[in-house]
Amino acid sequence: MATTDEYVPSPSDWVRDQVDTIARTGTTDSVHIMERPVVLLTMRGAKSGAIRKVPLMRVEHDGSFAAVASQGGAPTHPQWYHNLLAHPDIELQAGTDTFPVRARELEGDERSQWWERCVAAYPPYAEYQTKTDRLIPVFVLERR
Ligand SMILES: C[C@H](OP(=O)(O)OC[C@@H](O)[C@@H](O)[C@@H](O)Cn1c2nc(=O)[nH]c(=O)c-2cc2ccc(O)cc21)C(=O)N[C@@H](CCC(=O)N[C@@H](CCC(=O)O)C(=O)O)C(=O)O
Repeated sequence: MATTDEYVPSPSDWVRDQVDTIARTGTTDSVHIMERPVVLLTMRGAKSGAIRKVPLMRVEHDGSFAAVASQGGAPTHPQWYHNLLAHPDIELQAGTDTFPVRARELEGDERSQWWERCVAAYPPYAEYQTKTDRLIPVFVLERR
C-alpha cells in the first residue's frame, strides 16, 4: 500500500513510458498521440492517497484545459475520474509549464460547448462516445 506523497507509476506500459519521456525531456511536447499534443496531470489517488501522473490529450481554450475520461470508449470510467472528484486540486503540465488547476466536472450546455472543443482537438473522442452507453465525463481544469 502506497504511503501518501509516494508517486506510483501507471501499470500500463505505454502510458508509463510516455510519462517517463515527459519527465526525461522536461516537456509534454516530447510525446504525441496520432500527432496530437498531450498534457500531464499530477493528482492524488482517491483511495491510496498516492501521487498519480495521468497524460491526457491537450484541449485548451482561453487558458483553461479539459480532461476527458474517455478511456478509449471503455464501458467504465478510468480510475483517475474518481481521483479528480475526491481531490480536484491538481497540477497540469503543458509543454514545459506546470501550474496548479482545479478540476470541475461539466454538465449541460457547458459540457456540450467543451465537448465540441475536445472533439476538435482529438476527433477520436466522438468515436469513443459511440462505443459506450456511459456519457464520457468532461472536466474543465481552471487555473487556481
Ligand atoms: C491503468 C489505470 O489507469 P486509469 O486511472 O484507469 O486511467 C486509464 C487511462 O485513462 C490513463 O492511463 C490515461 O493516461 C490514458 N490516456 C488517456 N485516457 C483518457 O481517458 N483520455 C485521454 O484523453 C487520454 C489521453 C492520453 C494521452 C497519452 C497517454 O499516454 C495516455 C492517455 C491505473 O493507473 N490503475 C492504477 C490505479 C489508478 C488510481 O488512480 N487509483 C486510485 C483509486 C481510484 C478509484 O477510486 O477507483 C488510487 O490510487 O487511490 C492501478 O490499477 O494500480
